[in-house]
Amino acid sequence: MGGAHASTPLSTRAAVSGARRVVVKVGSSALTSLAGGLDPVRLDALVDAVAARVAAGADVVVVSSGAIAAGLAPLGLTRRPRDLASQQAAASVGQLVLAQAWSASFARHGRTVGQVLLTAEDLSRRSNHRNAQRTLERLRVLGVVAVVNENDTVATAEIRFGDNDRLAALVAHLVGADALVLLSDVAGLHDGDPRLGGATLVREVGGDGDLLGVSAGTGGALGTGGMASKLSAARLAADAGVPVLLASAAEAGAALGAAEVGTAFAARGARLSARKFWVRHTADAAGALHLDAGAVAAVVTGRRSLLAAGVTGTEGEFHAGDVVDLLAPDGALAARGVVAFDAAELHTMVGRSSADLPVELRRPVVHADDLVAG
Ligand SMILES: Nc1ncnc2c1ncn2[C@@H]1O[C@H](COP(=O)(O)OP(=O)(O)O)[C@@H](O)[C@H]1O
Ligand SMILES: N[C@@H](CCC(=O)OP(=O)(O)O)C(=O)O
Repeated sequence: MGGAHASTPLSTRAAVSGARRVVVKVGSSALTSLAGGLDPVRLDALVDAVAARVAAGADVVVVSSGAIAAGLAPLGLTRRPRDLASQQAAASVGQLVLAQAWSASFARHGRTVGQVLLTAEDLSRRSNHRNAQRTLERLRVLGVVAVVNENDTVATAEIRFGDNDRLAALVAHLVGADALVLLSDVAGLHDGDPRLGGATLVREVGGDGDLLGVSAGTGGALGTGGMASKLSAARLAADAGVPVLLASAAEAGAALGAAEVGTAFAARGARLSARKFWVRHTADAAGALHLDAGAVAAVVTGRRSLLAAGVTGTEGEFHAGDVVDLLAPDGALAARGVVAFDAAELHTMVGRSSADLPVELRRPVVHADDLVAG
C-alpha cells in the first residue's frame, strides 16, 4: 500500500478520528463467549462508544458478526457447528437475539436501530446493490443506526462473502464511508499470532513494506477469518482510498475517539467512486474480452474508452450492462468494465475500426467512465 500518494501515519489516525461517515465492524469474538453467548456488558460498552461518536456528529454504520455465536447457547450447542445447515440454523436463532440486543442497547441512548441483512449476490447485482445503497442512505437521513450482517440463512457456501471483514470493506464503499474501523479481540495487527506469545503490535501500515515479516493467522473458536481476513479487508478498503483502523473492541472508546490505539492502515490515493469500486471488486464478471497490447495501453495508461478495434476476442454470454474482465494478450487481468454490447453483437465487431462499423455501433465497447484498471 506504499507509493507516492500514501498518507502519513499521523494523517491516517487524524482521518479516522475526524471521519464524518464511519463503518464499524464488530467481530463475534468481541461480542460473545463460548460459555455465555452474547455478552450484554461488552455490547453496552461498545454501543456507548458508537453513540458518543454519533452524538459528536458522525454517521455510523455498524457491521455486526455474532449471529452464529449468539445462536449456540439457545440451541444447547457448546461449539460452532461445522456443517453449513447447522451454522445457518444457529444464525437464524442468533440473529434475532443479536438484533434485539443492539436495539435495546442503542435505546439507552434514544437511538433507533435498523437491521440490514445482505448476501454477496445482493451486492454483486447492480439493481440490488443500488437498493441496498438507497436503504442505507434513507436510514442515515432518518437518524437510524444501521446494523448490517450477512444474510446467513440463505447464503450458500459458494457465494458467501466468506467473512464479515470483507463485507465491512464492501459496505464502507457502498455508503461512501470516510473510514473503516475493525474491532476484534486483539489490540491490532501483530507481527505474529499473539496466542503464540512474543508478538509485537504493528502500529502503522503505510505500504506493503510494513507487512514484510508479518504473519497473519487464523482466528479463535468464535471468529471466522482470523487476522488474515482482516488484513485482506483492510487492504481492500485502503487500496481504494478508505483509511482503516484495526483495534480491540475493549478499546472502542479510544478507537472511535482519538484513534490512538490499534493498527492504522493509510489510504492509498483518492477514494474510488462507489460505482467504480463495485465494477472492480464487488460485481461478478459475466464474461471476458481479450485485448491487443495497444488497447491495454489505451485503457490502463491512457485511461481511454475501449474501442472494438482493440478487442481480439470474447468469452461468455454477457449482455449489455454486464461487468466483464478485460484481459491482456498474456491472459492477465488488465481492467474490468461495464460492456455496452451483448456478446453476440460484439462478436461481429471484434477488431473493426469505428469507420468500418455501422453508424449505430460506433460507440465505445466499454466507456472510460465505466472502466477500472486491474
Ligand atoms: N498476526 C496476528 N495479529 C493479531 N491477531 C492474530 C494474528 N494472527 C492470528 N491472530 C488471531 O486472530 C484473532 C482475531 O480473528 P477472529 O477470531 O476471526 O476475530 P473476529 O471474531 O473479531 O473476526 C485474534 O484473536 C488472534 O488470536
Ligand atoms: N455472519 C456471521 C459472521 C461471520 C464472521 O465473519 O465472523 P467474524 O470473523 O467474527 O467477523 C455471523 O453473524 O455469525
